[in-house]
Amino acid sequence: MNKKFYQMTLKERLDHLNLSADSRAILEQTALDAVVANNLIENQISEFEIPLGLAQNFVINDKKILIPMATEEPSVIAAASNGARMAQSFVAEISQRLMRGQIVFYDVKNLSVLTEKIATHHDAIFKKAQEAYPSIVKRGGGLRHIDSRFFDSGFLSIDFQIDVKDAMGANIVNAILEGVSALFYEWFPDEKILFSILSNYATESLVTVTCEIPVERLSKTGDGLAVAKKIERASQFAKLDAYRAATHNKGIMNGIEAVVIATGNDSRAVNAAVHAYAARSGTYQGLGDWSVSADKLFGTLTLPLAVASVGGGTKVLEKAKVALEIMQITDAQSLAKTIAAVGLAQNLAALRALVSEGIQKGHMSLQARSLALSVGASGDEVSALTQLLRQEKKMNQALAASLLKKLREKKK
Ligand SMILES: CC(C)(COP(=O)([O-])OP(=O)([O-])OC[C@H]1O[C@@H](n2cnc3c(N)ncnc32)[C@H](O)[C@@H]1OP(=O)([O-])[O-])[C@@H](O)C(=O)NCCC(=O)NCCSC(=O)C[C@@](C)(O)CC(=O)[O-]
Ligand SMILES: NC(=O)C1=CN([C@@H]2O[C@H](COP(=O)(O)OP(=O)(O)OC[C@H]3O[C@@H](n4cnc5c(N)ncnc54)[C@H](OP(=O)(O)O)[C@@H]3O)[C@@H](O)[C@H]2O)C=CC1
Repeated sequence: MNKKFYQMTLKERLDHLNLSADSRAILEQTALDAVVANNLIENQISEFEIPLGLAQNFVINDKKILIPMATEEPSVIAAASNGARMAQSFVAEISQRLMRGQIVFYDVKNLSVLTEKIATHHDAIFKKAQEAYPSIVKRGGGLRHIDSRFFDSGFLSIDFQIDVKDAMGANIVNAILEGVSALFYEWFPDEKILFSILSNYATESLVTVTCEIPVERLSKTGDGLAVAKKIERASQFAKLDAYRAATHNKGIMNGIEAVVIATGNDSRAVNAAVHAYAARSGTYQGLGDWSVSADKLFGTLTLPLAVASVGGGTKVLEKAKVALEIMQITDAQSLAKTIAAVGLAQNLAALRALVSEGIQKGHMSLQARSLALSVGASGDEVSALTQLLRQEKKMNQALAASLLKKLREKKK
């Protein structure tokens, strides 16, 4: 009988693909422990590398910190470092860190019986939650609050707020919810549960980061106040127009996602939370606020960051462990504060560039290196072609390819 793809060994999977020898050799270049790679995901055939860099100049809550960022995009790490250089220091705060889970009933028959029983039997629910995941209680976490929200069309969401300590908490929350669901099935045999699942909209895990910047730091040509005022206007416009808001937030996520990935955290979860938060008013808006007062630019960014220093990929991927070691971070809250500061720095650098010289100058000058690589430059050719591209007013692949051709002809 033919094996299914997931039943094959790595070698069998590669044989099955029938690739050219060169392509196969590319897939065979790996660094992760083979057992880790094969067990972390399904149908594994190789690894996917992206560069890891270090953002410089960050001081968060009076502590200097080097920040690992994994990204394929040129200029992101330079921009984060540039934002941190201009801001010089950030203050970051978290008032609570809870994860929310939902048990959702549908076609509810008797709303008042359901909600009253739940409201008056919290002790039994808390006990069940504790039994479902005793180790998180031993760590000082566990269920904290229970609420309910009724929706038209007969849906009822029972919301559980759970302290998951330093984990992201998806598995912890889901295990607790499934334990409590069993109790609800006993209590409400005539009602129907649709599902029990963590919510990624982590509104009880908000981080706020602020910075204040003397305007002269924003410009090398003495027009810092004008630049600051334009940054303020740009942040106002990002609240008004979803087309701009998406790009504004993409700029913030350039930094956030890079640290999330470098630390083995779940980038899909963070993205979902941040974009849901950006739409919390009912309209999708740009995150963060910039305002000018006297000769200072004030920045603030609040966003949900349910990131972890344990669990998921954080302790399985060796480089994720080293990333936390470089930052000297051992707890989830410090990581969330750091990531929020990167988001604010990234936003500052992007907005400053946009409202002054434009994004292309800085971004494309760094993008030139990846353009050179994309047309096949190798070895010394990369820096030679990058230099040539930077002398051009506009650069694109066709130009890069023709410059590389000339470079090679000259060498002959
Ligand atoms: C690109 C820069 C930093 C150049 O900036 P610059 O002012 O031309 O360069 P500089 O030589 O004055 O350097 C300023 C600082 O940037 C850093 N820096 C400078 N160069 C490097 C480098 N090679 N490698 C590492 N770090 C670098 C470094 O920290 C340096 O300070 P120093 O340490 O020298 O005192 C600036 O133009 C910038 O911040 N631009 C923003 C770029 C950006 O946001 N890129 C993301 C991609 S674009 C995007 O995806 C989103 C966007 C922009 O559309 C979002 C939005 O619209 O809001
Ligand atoms: N919607 C979503 O976002 C979903 C995400 N996921 C995935 O779930 C994973 C995250 O789940 P999560 O529950 O966080 O991770 P884990 O299932 O890995 O659980 C974390 C474990 O870490 C241990 N731990 C050690 N130290 C601590 C500490 N200080 N604080 C808390 N826990 C500690 C705990 O084990 P113990 O106490 O038992 O020793 C805990 O069970 C990610 O891979 C994510 O991608 C899964 C489903 C849905």
